[in-house]
Order: sequence, then structure tokens, then C-alpha cells
Amino acid sequence: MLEILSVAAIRGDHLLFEDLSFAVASGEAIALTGRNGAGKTTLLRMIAGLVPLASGRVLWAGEDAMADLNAYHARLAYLGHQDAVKPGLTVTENLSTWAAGRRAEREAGIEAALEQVDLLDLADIPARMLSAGQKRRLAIARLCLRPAALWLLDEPVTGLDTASVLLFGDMIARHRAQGGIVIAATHQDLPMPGGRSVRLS
Ligand SMILES: Nc1ncnc2c1ncn2[C@@H]1O[C@H](COP(=O)(O)OP(=O)(O)OP(=O)(O)O)[C@@H](O)[C@H]1O
Repeated sequence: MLEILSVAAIRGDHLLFEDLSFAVASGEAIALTGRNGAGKTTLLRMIAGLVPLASGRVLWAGEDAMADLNAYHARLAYLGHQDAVKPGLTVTENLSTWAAGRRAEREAGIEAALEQVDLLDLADIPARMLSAGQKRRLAIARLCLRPAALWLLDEPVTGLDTASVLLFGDMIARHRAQGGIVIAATHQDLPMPGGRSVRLS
């Protein structure tokens, strides 16, 4: 369970939002919506512990999430709106630093992750040769490699074609079925049936 308690965000001199509270239980998904500049990325980064809270608290399993950031970070995966793909490395090499375990386990994990985002055919080409949507899919594949209960996703489906959005929907459904939580900032409809919306105004 993740709880956002009376959180406020200030950027520069500007109050973006205040007194924001909501809770997300295991298996639930939240779409964060609002106009450009409303503070969706800022809130995601605050929840991730990457930007300090101006006020309020974030609780994970009833405890202050920021009290032990290393332990909290081990439980979350953050997908920013930039893909952070290394252009000179192959698709597989880009994932190798994210895969855990022994070599055979890592290889099997990478193959499974690439299959989930339909990139297996491109596994050995340099990432610089990927299209924008394929780069996004490579970034998404990282989510499969490190189990994390909390997924924080910034505009996850930007650039994805219809088939890739459906595959991503399958990933989200599996994550939620295993008790995972998703919070996604978006301007688009996301494949998150039964998900709730939190609007920043
Ligand atoms: N490091 C920063 N310093 C100062 N202001 C910032 C900083 N980062 C973001 N901002 C400002 O905070 C506001 C909220 O930005 P944020 O990226 O959180 O909005 P958003 O809701 O995600 O927008 P979009 O829909 O365009 O992605 C914007 O006005 C932005 O200019």
C-alpha cells in the first residue's frame, strides 16, 4: 500500500499543488492526469524520492518511504519520459546491466523481456538504429528485468503503436495480478482496466 498524505509541490517560486492525498492498494493502478505543467512528472519524482516534498508524506506499507531510501528504491521502478537508451550498445547489451542473477539467468531474463515487448528480432542491432517507438519498448523491457512492487511511469505509451500498447497492457495486467502497483502520468488512455484517475489541476 502506498499513501500520499497532504503532499505539496513547489517548483521555483511556484506552488504546483498542495494538500494532495490518495492511497493505492496492492494490485491497483492510477492514471495521473492534468494539463501541461500541472506537476505530474514532479509528483512521480517526489513519490520516487528524487525530488523533495515541499510538505506532506509518502508512506509505503505504513512507514515513511523516505526514511530508508535504499530499501524503498529496491521496491520501485521509475520509467522516465526519456528512454535513457545507450545508442552504441545493442538492444541486448542495453538490458544486460539491468538483468540479475547468473549469466544463464540473465540471458533468459533478457530474452523473456524482449519477447514481452516484441523486440527479439532486433536483439543484436545497435540501439541507435531503433525507431522512437522501439526505443520506448526497450525502455519498457527494463520493467520486466527487476521485480519491483511499485511502477512509476511517465507517459509510458508515447510513440507506441496499437499492438505495442496492447502488449504493454498485458505487462501491466500481469504486474497487478501479482500485487503490483502502477502510477502513470499520461495524456492518453492507458490499458489499465479498473484503474483510477487522479487529476492535478
Ligand atoms: N527543476 C525545475 N526547476 C524549476 N521548475 C521546474 C523544474 N522542473 C519542472 N519545473 C516546472 O514545474 C512545473 C511542472 O512540471 P512537470 O514536468 O511536473 O509538469 P507535467 O504535469 O509533468 O507536464 P507535462 O504534461 O507537460 O509533461 C512546470 O511549470 C515546470 O516548468
